[in-house]
Amino acid sequence: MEIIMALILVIASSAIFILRMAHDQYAEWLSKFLHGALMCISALWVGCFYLFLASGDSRIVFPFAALLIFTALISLYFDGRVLLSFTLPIWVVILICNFVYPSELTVLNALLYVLLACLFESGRRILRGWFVLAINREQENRVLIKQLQNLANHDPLTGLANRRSFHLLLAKAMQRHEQCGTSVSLIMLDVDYFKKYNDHYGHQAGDECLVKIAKCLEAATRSIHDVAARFGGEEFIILLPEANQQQAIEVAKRIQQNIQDLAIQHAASPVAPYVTISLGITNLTPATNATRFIAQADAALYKAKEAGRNQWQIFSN
Ligand SMILES: Nc1nc2c(ncn2[C@@H]2O[C@H](COP(=O)(O)OP(=O)(O)OP(=O)(O)O)[C@@H](O)[C@H]2O)c(=O)[nH]1
Repeated sequence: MEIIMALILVIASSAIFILRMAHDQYAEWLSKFLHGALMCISALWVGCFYLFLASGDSRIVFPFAALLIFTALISLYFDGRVLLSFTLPIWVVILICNFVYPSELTVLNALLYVLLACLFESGRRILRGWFVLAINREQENRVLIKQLQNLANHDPLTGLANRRSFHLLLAKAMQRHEQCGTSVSLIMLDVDYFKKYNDHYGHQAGDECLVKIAKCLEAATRSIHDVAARFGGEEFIILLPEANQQQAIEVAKRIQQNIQDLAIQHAASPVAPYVTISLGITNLTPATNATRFIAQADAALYKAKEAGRNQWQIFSN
């Protein structure tokens, strides 16, 4: 009996050790090894029961087997075949025990055997169902959280960052500026005579135009820290957290060039026969808060509009 128990311990601990150390948890050899190990352990338990029976105390076999089987149900429920490879030899021993060593309890034991088998399988299915449900819910929740985060931070039409997300990123950039003294620039831009564009080509065409402009803005920003956001209707803002004034001017020029290359027809514009934009550029100076910083970019944009649109201007006091 001691030798059998020692063997059970050795096989069980080596199985756990190999499972933990294996590189590929889903390798086919691992599954075969697990089946083999479980069969061996199960056969050793059968040997134990034989020794109990041989010692003349057959009453201990049934409750002991039931205990083992329910333990297996809890730990091996995830795979029907694995569970069966461990429990089948034990079931067979109980059956033999009931019919080879008949007692006055034989019929009752046989009934209990059937009941136990039914409970066993339904328990396994319930556990597995809960497990699958929990995993599915977890995956659904992850997808939902991603969608919610996306909705909370992005503009649904253009896919750019929305105003809320822009403010959060601006606060972070300003904090970094305070701590490390890095340059921060803003470019605010507005589509020239966009109302006339909508009136002339329709709202749907207006939407398409905004989407194209948004793509141009994304293409014009190069650093991964730069953020192009939709600030309002046809107003966009670009946060350049590591750009000085000269670098911001270069980005503004690239944006203008990209939009010019698009050559979106704008027959109703008094400025040009295609869609143009006006841009305001500003650089963060010490003791400027976020509201004032944005207002400076807006003032520069206003200056560009006043100067005849289709151009960029730098904020000056
Ligand atoms: N198609 C479309 N139009 C929008 C959207 N959001 C705002 N607009 C339109 O953008 C236009 C903005 O008009 P204004 O503020 O007068 O600006 P503007 O006509 O561009 O004039 P300036 O900025 O002075 O050159 C309005 O007609 C809005 O209806 C949108 O999501 N889609």
